[in-house]
Order: sequence, then structure tokens, then C-alpha cells
Amino acid sequence: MPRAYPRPPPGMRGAPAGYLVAIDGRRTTVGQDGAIGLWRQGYGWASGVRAGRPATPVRFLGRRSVVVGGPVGVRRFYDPRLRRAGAIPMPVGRVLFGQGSVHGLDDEQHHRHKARYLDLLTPAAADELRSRTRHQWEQAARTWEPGRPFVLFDEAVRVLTATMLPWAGIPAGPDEVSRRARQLAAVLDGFARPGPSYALAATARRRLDHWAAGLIRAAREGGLRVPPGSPLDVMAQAREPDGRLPSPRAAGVALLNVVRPAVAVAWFVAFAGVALVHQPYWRERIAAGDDAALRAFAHEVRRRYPFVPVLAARARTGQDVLGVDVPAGGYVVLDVHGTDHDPAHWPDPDRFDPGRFLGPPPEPGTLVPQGGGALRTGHRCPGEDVTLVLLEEAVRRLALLPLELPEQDLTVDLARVPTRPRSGVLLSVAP
Ligand code: HEM
Repeated sequence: MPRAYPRPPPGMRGAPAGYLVAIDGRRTTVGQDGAIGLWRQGYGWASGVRAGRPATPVRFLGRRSVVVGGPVGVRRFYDPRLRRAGAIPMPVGRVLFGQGSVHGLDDEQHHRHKARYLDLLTPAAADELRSRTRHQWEQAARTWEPGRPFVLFDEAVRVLTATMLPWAGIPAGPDEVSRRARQLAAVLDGFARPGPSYALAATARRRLDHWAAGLIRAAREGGLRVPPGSPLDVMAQAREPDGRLPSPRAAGVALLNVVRPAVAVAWFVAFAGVALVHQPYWRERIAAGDDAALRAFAHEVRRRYPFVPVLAARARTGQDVLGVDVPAGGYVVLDVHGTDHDPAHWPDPDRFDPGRFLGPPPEPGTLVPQGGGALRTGHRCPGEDVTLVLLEEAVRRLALLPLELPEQDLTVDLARVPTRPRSGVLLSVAP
């Protein structure tokens, strides 16, 4: 049986990730629009509204809507009576995914675009990314001097960018990797936070779009030698059904949607670093080469730690959603974080316990950190295997080192989306 480490190590300021989280006192007031509740409360909003029910009526962005969750809610969320067009508020979608991205498409157009991602993110691609990212972590680990703390989140952003760009067929020296890493992280950090972070995210998105459009143009015009079959090649050459090439800007958005989400794995890596130090039993198993333990650890990181709070779709026509009457255009909001922490399926849900994943696979619709439903025809994330690979290789490398958590602020603010331990996770290799 895995040993539990229910108490944070002494001498640590703030609440260590994995034990306690700081939720400020803000609460949704009666009659308040759900979007405001989501913005103010972040990860706690949807499960607070739902209170364990599969569906609860809310007003969302001024419309009669519903919040759903749990396996029944997940199944209903991926029902074709809902659409994605117009489901993501424009200021959020444009900055995070880019204009016209696959996330907001429906039906045949969606399936056609989705197929490009599925054709790229194959098991062979995951293998290739595993060896590339392993190499990058080896390089990074060489710079970690004993006793000198490094910021794990920053390392992860750089390693992941350095892994993804060459794999995607994008030429990038060290300076280019650093610049694009900063921009990709800025987009992910600020897309949902009104204020200076959003301004930084919007600026980074403009620069990335401009850069990616230039890469597409160069690939099409032959100014760049592009490896055949690489994401850059595939996105540059993909045509519309009438034979037209999409604009370089649109193709660039599609290309960035292969690279940008992989950098999001840095948020999981940061949480994983803390969990590794707190869980010597699992660290030792992983360091000893136990691959089942490594995979279970990565799954538990995706389940336990917050990344996506909710997903949204819209009713194509007026319809009943699990007993709630939703008019045409009303929102159906999926409680992702609450579903991953549903005590009916995950006993003691806030406890970090990779042992949950050593048995049979979870029931469909109970683990949805990257969405659920059908991969090819629905919007489920096509990057789950790649996410696991990238996360596993980070954890494997870290597990081999005698790591310590120097004094720092590891508070996790659940009102902030996306969130992570405030310090970015300072680690140091024991001298
Ligand atoms: C931290 C890691 C990741 C998280 C939390 C994550 C999460 C998600 C979620 C929640 C969705 C939407 C599901 C839905 O709308 O039903 C999604 C879609 C998507 N993800 Fe990921 N993802 C991650 C990593 C990746 C990676 C590594 C890739 C590619 C290399 C990727 C590519 C995509 C694409 C292209 C879509 C759009 C799918 C569609 O609309 O049909 N993601 N992801």
C-alpha cells in the first residue's frame, strides 16, 4: 500500500500544493451571472453551483444556461445537439486558441480539421517526442548545480518549447526558443485574466500569429526546408475542400495549436515537482524504473491539479438538458475540475494518490482534464498521449535527483485560471 504524507513538511510558508489551497472568501451572490462567478471564483465556481447534481440551471453570459458534471453530465455535454461555434467568448478564444481554431468548429468542418491533428499526434509521434523531451531534460539537469535553486516552471516552459519546435519542423536556435517560450507561456498565463496579464497575452498572441504566418508562407514558397510530414509541412499544405489554401494566418493558428498546448504541460510539471518531493514512496518507485508507477503518477497529476476549470458549448435549438430547459443559444457548461474531484468516483478527492490508477482504467466520463467523449468526431483533446509522455519524462528525470523544496510560497490560488504554486516551484538538488 502506498504510504500517505498528509502533512506538509515543516518550515514551509503558505499552503503546499497537494494539501491545502487558498480559496479567498469571494462567493457567488444570488442572481449574479455565472460568468462573473467563474471569473471571481475560478475552479470552485462550477462545483459550488452544481453541489453534486448532474445539472443545475444558471444564467451564463446573460442567457438561460446549465452547468453539468459527472459522467452523466459529460455524456450530455458531448451530445451533437450542442454546438461549439460561438461557445468560447471571443476575447478568450482569440488569445488562447487563435482566430478560427478547430476548437470552435462543428460537424464536417470540425472533423476535417480534427483529422489533421489526429494524423500528426500518432503513437509514433509520442515515441519521438519522448526521446526528444528526455534529451532536453537531460540538458537542463546538467545546469542544476547542487544547492542552487532553480524555478521548475520556467525550466519546464523552456524544455517543452525546445522539444516541440524542432519536432514541429520549425527551425529555432536557443534565442528563438527562449523568445517563443516566453510568448507561449504568456498566452497561457493571461488569456483568462483581465488586466496586465491579458494585455501581455494578447500581445504575445499577435506576435506568435505573425511569426507562424511567416513560417507557413516560407514553407509554401520553398524559402524554408521543411521536413515532409512535420506539423509545419502538414498545416502549410492542407487545403480547403474547394482546393484553396487557407490564409497563412489561419494555417499558422492551426500550427500553433500543436505547439502551444504542449507548453501548457509546464503547469502540470510544476505541480508534479511538489508532489514528487512530498511523496518519497512514489519518487523511489519511479526512480527505480517502475513505469506503471510513473504513468499512474502522471494521471494523478492531471486529475488532482487544476488546469481547465470548465468547458462550454451552446444549445443548437431549445432543449431539455438533464431536466433543465435550455433555450437555443443557451450555454451548457461542463464542470471539468469538479468532475475530476467528484467524491462519488474519486474517494477523498483532494488526496494525491497515484494508486488510484494502478487498477482498472477509470469509468468513461470520470476523468476529463482534457475533455471527454469521442476523439475523432468530438472535441476531446488529441494531445492526451503526448501530454502523458511529456509529463512522464519530466517526472522521471526529477525523480532521479535528491530534490529539496527551499522555503517559498507554494500557495495555489484556486480563483486564478490557470493556477500553479505561486513561487513557480523552487527546487534544489541536495548538495
Ligand atoms: C496540459 C496539457 C493539456 C490540457 C490540459 C489540454 C486540455 C484540452 C481540453 C480541455 C480540450 C478541449 C476538449 C473539449 O472541448 O471537449 C483540448 C482540446 C485540444 N487540445 Fe489539448 N490539452 C493539453 C495538451 C495538448 C497537447 C499536448 C496537444 C497537442 C500536441 C493538444 C491539442 C489540442 C487540440 C488541437 C484541441 C482541439 C480539439 C478539438 O477541438 O477537437 N492539447 N485540450
